[in-house]
Amino acid sequence: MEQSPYRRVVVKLGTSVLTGGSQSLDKAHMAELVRCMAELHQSGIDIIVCTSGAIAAGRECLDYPELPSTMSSKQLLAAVGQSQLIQLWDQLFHAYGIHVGQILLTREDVDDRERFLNARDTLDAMLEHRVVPIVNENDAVATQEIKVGDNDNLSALVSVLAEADLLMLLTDQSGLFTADPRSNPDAELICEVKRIDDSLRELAGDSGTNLGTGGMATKLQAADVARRSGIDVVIAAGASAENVLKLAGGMRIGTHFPALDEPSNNRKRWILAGSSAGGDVVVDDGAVKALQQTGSSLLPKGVVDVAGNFVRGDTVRIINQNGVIIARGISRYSMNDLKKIKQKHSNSIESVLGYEYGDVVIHRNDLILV
Ligand SMILES: Nc1ncnc2c1ncn2[C@@H]1O[C@H](COP(=O)(O)OP(=O)(O)O)[C@@H](O)[C@H]1O
Ligand SMILES: N[C@@H](CCC(=O)OP(=O)(O)O)C(=O)O
Repeated sequence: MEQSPYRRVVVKLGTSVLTGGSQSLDKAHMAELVRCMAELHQSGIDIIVCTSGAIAAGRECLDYPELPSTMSSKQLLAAVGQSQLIQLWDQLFHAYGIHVGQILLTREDVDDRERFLNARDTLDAMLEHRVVPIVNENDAVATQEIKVGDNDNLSALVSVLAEADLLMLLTDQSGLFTADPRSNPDAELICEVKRIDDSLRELAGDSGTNLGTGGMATKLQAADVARRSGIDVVIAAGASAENVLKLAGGMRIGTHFPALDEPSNNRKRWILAGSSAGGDVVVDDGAVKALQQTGSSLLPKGVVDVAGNFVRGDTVRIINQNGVIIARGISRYSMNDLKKIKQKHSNSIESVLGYEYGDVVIHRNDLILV
C-alpha cells in the first residue's frame, strides 16, 4: 500500500456491498474486506467500520419470514441480525488478531452534548487500545423520531464524532453518476464534487433496491456534513475490497468530495457559535499562562472556582481571577463534579468522584481563546 495521507478512516459498508445484491450476507466478500481493513489497521491507521446489513442478516437468520412492513418487523429483524452481524465481524477480524467492539447509536446519542461526549470518549478509548469499533444504528430500539434513519448520515456523524480524516462510502456503484446507472446506462461517473447544490442533488436518486436505504441522496447529505467538518469523503465501489487500500492510499477512484476546512478551525467555530455559556470556570494565573502561552488543556488543578449551572458537554466561559474572560470551551465535567475536583491533581479525579472522564477539564481541541 502507498503511504497513506490519512490517520483515521471511517469505512461505511452498505447492505448492497455486504450482500452483493443477494438476500444474504456475502461472507467471503466480508472476509476480503476485513483482510484489507486489517492491513490498514496494521499499518497504524485507525479504522472504524460503519456497517449496515443487520436487517438483511436477520431476514436470512429467520429464513425469510413473511412480515408486515412495519417498524416492529424491522426492529425484530435488526435485533436478530445485529448479533449475527457483530459475531461475523468479530470472527473475521479475530483471524488477524484484531479485537472489535460494538457501538449502536441513535440520533439522540449525537444530538445531546453529554451523550455526544460519552460516545466520543468510548470511540477514543477503543481506538487508543487498537480495538476496531463496529458501528450501526440501534435499529432494534430506535423509533422514527430518534433515528438517524440511514447509515450514510450515521457514518458522517461518526466521522465527525471520531474526528476522522477520511470517510469511505462503499456501495454497489463505482461512485456518483450523472443519473442512476440502473435506469440510465449512459450515465457518467462524476470524479470530483466541489459544491453540493440543488442541481447535484437532483442527480442523486433513491436506492435502486429494496435492501438499501436512501441511495445516493443520503450519501450526498453525508458527504456534505463530513466535508464541512474537514473530512475528505469518497463514494466508491465496495465490490473490490482492494479499493479500501487504494482509497486510503489517496488514489483517485470513485467520486471525491474534498474536505472544506481544517477540522480544528471548524470545530472551534462550532464552539464559538455554540449556545451561550452555561457557566463560568475561574482559573488561576498558572492556568491562564498555560492556556494562552503554551496552548495547553485546562486541568482541574488550575480551576479555583465555578459559577452558573452547567452539565458535562456544555460550553463554559473561562475567566481569570479578575473576572476577565480569556477563553470559551466545552467542559468534560459538570459543575457539580468540578466543584469537587477543583484544585486537585488529575490523578485523584477518580478517587474523588468515583469515576473519571479523563485528565482534563477542557481539552485544548475544545477550547478557543478570546
Ligand atoms: N446518480 C446516481 N449515481 C449512482 N447511483 C445512484 C444514483 N442515483 C441513485 N442511485 C442508486 O443508489 C444505489 C446505492 O444506494 P443504496 O442502495 O442505498 O446502497 P447502500 O446499501 O450501499 O447504501 C445504487 O444502486 C443506485 O441504484
Ligand atoms: N441499519 C440498517 C441499515 C440502514 C442503511 O442505511 O442501509 P444502507 O443504505 O444499505 O447503508 C441495517 O443494519 O440493516
